[in-house]
Amino acid sequence: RQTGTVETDAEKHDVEYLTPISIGTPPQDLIVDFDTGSSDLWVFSTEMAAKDIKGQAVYDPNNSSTSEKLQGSTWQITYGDGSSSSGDVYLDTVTIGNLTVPNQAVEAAKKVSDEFTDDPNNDGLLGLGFSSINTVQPTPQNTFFDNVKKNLDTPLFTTDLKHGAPGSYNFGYIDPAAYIGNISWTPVDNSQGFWGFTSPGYAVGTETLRNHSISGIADTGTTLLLLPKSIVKAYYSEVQGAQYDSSQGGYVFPCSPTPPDFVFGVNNGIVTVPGDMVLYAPIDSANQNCFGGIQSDTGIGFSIFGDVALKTSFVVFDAGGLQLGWAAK
Ligand SMILES: Cc1cc(CN)n(C)n1
Repeated sequence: RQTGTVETDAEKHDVEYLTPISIGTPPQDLIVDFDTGSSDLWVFSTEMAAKDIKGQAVYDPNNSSTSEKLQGSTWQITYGDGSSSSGDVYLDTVTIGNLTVPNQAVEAAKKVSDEFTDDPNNDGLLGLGFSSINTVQPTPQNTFFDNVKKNLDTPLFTTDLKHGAPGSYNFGYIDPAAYIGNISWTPVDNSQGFWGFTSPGYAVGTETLRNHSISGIADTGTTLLLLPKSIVKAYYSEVQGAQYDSSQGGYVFPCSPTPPDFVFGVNNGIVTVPGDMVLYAPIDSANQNCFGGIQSDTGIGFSIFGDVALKTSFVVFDAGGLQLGWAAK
C-alpha cells in the first residue's frame, strides 16, 4: 500500500494550479491542471498542428517505449468555460510524485481551442472527477486516481491549494499537519460524475448562517466561487460600490476597503472565504476596481466551489466513504 504527494503551483491570480507529471519511457515531463471537475487526462502532443502549440511541453508517444495506441479510440471534451480539446488515446506509464500507473489512458490532443493554445504554462488536464464522465469513445477510460487507488493506503486524495503560493495534492493519506480544528464531512453525490455536495447555508460577514441549500461541486479546475444569483446579489449588496459590469461579465467593486467575508456551511461546520480572497483581481492598471471572486452560477445548473473556495481549506476527496471533508488551515 502506498501514499503520494506532489506540489502544485498557483499561476497569476491563482487562475489555475499547475502540477508536474511524467509520461512514458524515458519519462516525458509535463505540467498540467489537476481538475476534480472533469475525468480526462489529456495532454498537448506531437499530433497537434504546430500553430496550436505556443510554448507548451508536448507528449510524443513515438518517443516512449511503453506507449501503446488504443486503436479506434477518440476523445472530445468541452469545459464549462467553453474551452475544448480532442484527439486520440494511448496507454502509457504515468507517474505523479512517487505513484506510478503502468497502463494509464493518456489522451493525446490533436486539436485544442485557443484558450489552451494561449496558456503557455499549461500542458493539459488531469481529471480527478469520477470515471463515469470520461469522454473516450467507444470505451470510457479510468482516471489516474481510479487506477492508483487500489494501491493506496486508503482511496482518497486531498487538496491544499494556497493563495499565491505552492500547495499540494496528497494521495492515500490525510496529513494531520495540513489542517487545524476538525474536518467537517458531507456526503458526495457522484451521480453526475462530479464531487457534488449540498451546503446548508451561507452568511455575509459576521452575520449568522442563513438557511439556504446550495447544491454544487468541488472543482479545482474552476477559478472562482460560482453561486446562485440570489446569494451573489445578497453578498454584493453589502459591498460598497459593487455593481454588475456586463463588459467584465460579473460583479466588480472598489479594491479598497476589503469586502466582507463569505461563509458557507458544510454539514454542521462552516468554511470562511476571507474578504481579501473575494478581491479576485484588479481590472484596471491603477488597481482601483476589482473583479469579484464570487460570481453567479446562472446557466450551469449547479454551483461551483472552485479555487476561491478550495484555497481557504484543506479538502479531503474520499472515494471510499463517498464524502468530502473540509477543514480550516
Ligand atoms: C479547462 C477547464 C476546466 C474547468 C473545470 N472543470 N473549466 C471551467 N475549464
